[in-house]
Parts: sequence; structure tokens; C-alpha cells
Amino acid sequence: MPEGQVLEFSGVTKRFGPVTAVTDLSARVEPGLVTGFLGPNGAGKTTTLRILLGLVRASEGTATIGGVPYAKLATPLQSVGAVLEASSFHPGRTAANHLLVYARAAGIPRARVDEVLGLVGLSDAAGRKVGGFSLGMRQRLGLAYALLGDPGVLVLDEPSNGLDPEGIRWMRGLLRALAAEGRTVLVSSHMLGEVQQTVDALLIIAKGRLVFQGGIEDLAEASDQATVVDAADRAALEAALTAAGHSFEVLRNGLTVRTAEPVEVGAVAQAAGIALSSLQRRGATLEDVFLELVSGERVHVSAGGAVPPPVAAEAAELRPEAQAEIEPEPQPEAEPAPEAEPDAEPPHGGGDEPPAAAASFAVAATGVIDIVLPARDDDHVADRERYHSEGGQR
Ligand SMILES: Nc1ncnc2c1ncn2[C@@H]1O[C@H](COP(=O)(O)OP(=O)(O)OP(=O)(O)O)[C@@H](O)[C@H]1O
Repeated sequence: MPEGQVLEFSGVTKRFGPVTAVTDLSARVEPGLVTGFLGPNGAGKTTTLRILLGLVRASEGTATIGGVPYAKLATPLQSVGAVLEASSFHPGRTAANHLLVYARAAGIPRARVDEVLGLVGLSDAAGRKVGGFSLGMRQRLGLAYALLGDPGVLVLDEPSNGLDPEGIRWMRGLLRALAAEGRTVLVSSHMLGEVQQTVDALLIIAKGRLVFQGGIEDLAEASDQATVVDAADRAALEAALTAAGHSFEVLRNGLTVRTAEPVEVGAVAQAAGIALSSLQRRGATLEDVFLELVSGERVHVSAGGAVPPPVAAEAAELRPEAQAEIEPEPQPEAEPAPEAEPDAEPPHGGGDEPPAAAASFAVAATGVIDIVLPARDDDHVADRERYHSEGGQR
């Protein structure tokens, strides 16, 4: 069974010209858990993940997998499986062929291709060209690719995008099962509701800064509790609460008391002979807490506890034309990953790749990494076509 590894971000900052996409981010992601990496659009999630995968150079700080940068992993595909957004695939290639290219390059047996296609529910579509796949099917294929090397670490950017409700439930079960085997599973999303039932731990990022780090139960603790109480004789209730030293707010549905539990409020009313018409505890929902965190109204103690000053990313978001002035991020083909040693395999978003001389990259504006294989692969393709025509095709 592959071992999960600790992912560690230490003081990671990333500036794109005047835009600070990530600011001084330090966090740990533990094996054996599903960790949600949450934040609204533009918060810095993808940038952080790309730094972890060695695709983007951090301006400051380090990101490591089991203590080493991605570029220094001896067998990347067998160590880390990653899907950044909905990966783009060669439309004319079948799902099985797509995976076979990478399996061959990483020395993974063909049988594993069938296995992962089965794991993601694509066995029946193995021989179909990817160009005709729905977004949900592409997500599944991306996941199959990530699982190809049976890695101990999975890094998935918005994996539920495009999945139908049944697909989301399936994905949830799969991620939980992978974590239960001891793997490290890091999943980004911009919606708490989407991952709430899947994750054990959370990292929440807003405007490039970490605003929460902890268990999902810690997020629940961060929710404000209050007692909501009402009586037919509301004036008498107000007087009794005031006399007992409790402050309250008068709302349409009753009095909200933040300084006392329902049991205390009930006792005050009983002592004053007031019949209550309602008495309940009300807490902010996890979604409320999440929205407060990402809007900057609250920073949890796990992330420093202070409301941060605005960062440049915020200013740039308000001024979209500024994006045009920003120099494009260096693409892997133009500049090898920063941490890469001359003898190390250059990394990419999917976790592993054919040898450097054998592939070039296209990085779409969305961050999708497309790996274009060179002509020398034609015999491999022919091999694969033969394999399928000989019955390998499902
Ligand atoms: N190559 C780049 N050049 C300039 N700015 C960039 C670049 N990549 C990202 N940014 C900026 O960095 C900030 C964070 O972007 P990032 O894609 O990491 O956010 P995200 O949380 O993944 O968002 P989403 O959920 O929309 O994918 C944004 O302001 C974005 O415009």
C-alpha cells in the first residue's frame, strides 16, 4: 500500500508582477485525511497547488511533499497524482490510449490502465475518443490519470466540477476510501457545501492568505452561538432579562441573547413567571462562518486571528485591466521548474510525464496542462491501436 506523505507549505508567497496571489502561506496537510482547500474564485488555490507541483516558482517560501520539493521526487507519478482543473486531453485519442501513453513512460503495466478506468467508472468508455467525452467523464479520466501510479498523495483541483449528483457522491466515497488507506488527499473547491461531507480537515484561503486551518469540527466551534427566546408578553421578558443582567437584541422572531445558554434564559423566565412561546439555540451555519472567513470579516485563531490588510490581489481584482499588464507566468517548456535539478524529471500538473525530450507542454489560460507528445510516439500509438483491435479494447 502506498504511503501518504505530509505536504508542507512554509511561508509561501507568490507575486505575479503587482499582484500578490499568495501571501506567506504556511500549512500542513496530513496523510490519512481528506483535506479541503477552500476559497472563493481568485483566492490563490490553484497558484498554491501549482507551486506544490513545481509548476510555478514561489517568490518566497517552500512547498514540500514528504519533505522534498516535487522536482526531487524520484518517481513522481508513483508519488503524487494530480489533476489541475479539468485537464485537457488529445481529443482524437481514446481514454485507454491516453492513459497508456503515460503508463508506458512511467513503466507502469498496461493492466493498471484497465484497473484505473474501472476505478473511475470508465471501463465502458475506454475505447471511445476523449473528444466526445462530457466534462464529468473528463474529470473521471483526469482522476484515472492521477491514480495511474497508485500514488500516496492525491492533489485534485475542483474534482467535482461537471459531475452530476451521483458522480459527486461517487467521488466523495472514492476520496474517503483513498484517505482511509492512509493516502494524503488534498482537494480544492470554492464551495464549502461541496466538500463538507467529504473532508476531515480544512485549509481556507482568502485573497491569498490562510484564514483557517483545522478540523471541520473546529470550524463549527468558530460559529457564534446565541439563544433566541420569545414570549407572548415580550415586555415582561425584556424586563426580566435586563434585571438578570443579560443584554439582548430584539429581532422579528424574538430576543437574541448572546450572553446566556437556553437553560439560563429559561430559568430567568420561569423565575419571573413568564410563559415562553419559543426557546432555542441558534448558531451560525458552517456556511456562514466560511463566508465570514473568506470575506475577511473573521480570521480564525488557527491562521493568526487578525484581520489582514488588503493585498495587491484585491486591488488587481478591482482593476481587471491590470491583469493584461502582468507578465505571463513562465511556462514549463520555456523555463524548467525552479526546483528541478539538471537530472531531475521536470514536473507537470498531472504528476508525471514522459521524459522531457519526449513531450512539450501547452498551458491554457485556465491553468490546464496539456501534454503534446512528439511524433516518435507514433509507433506506440500503433502498438496501442493494435492492442485494442486485438481485444484489449473494452
Ligand atoms: N499567471 C498569472 N499572472 C498574473 N496573475 C495571476 C496568474 N495566475 C494567477 N493570477 C492571479 O492570482 C490570483 C489567484 O489566482 P488563482 O487561480 O490561484 O485562484 P483560485 O483560488 O484558484 O481561483 P479559482 O477558484 O477561480 O480557480 C488571482 O488574482 C489571479 O488573477
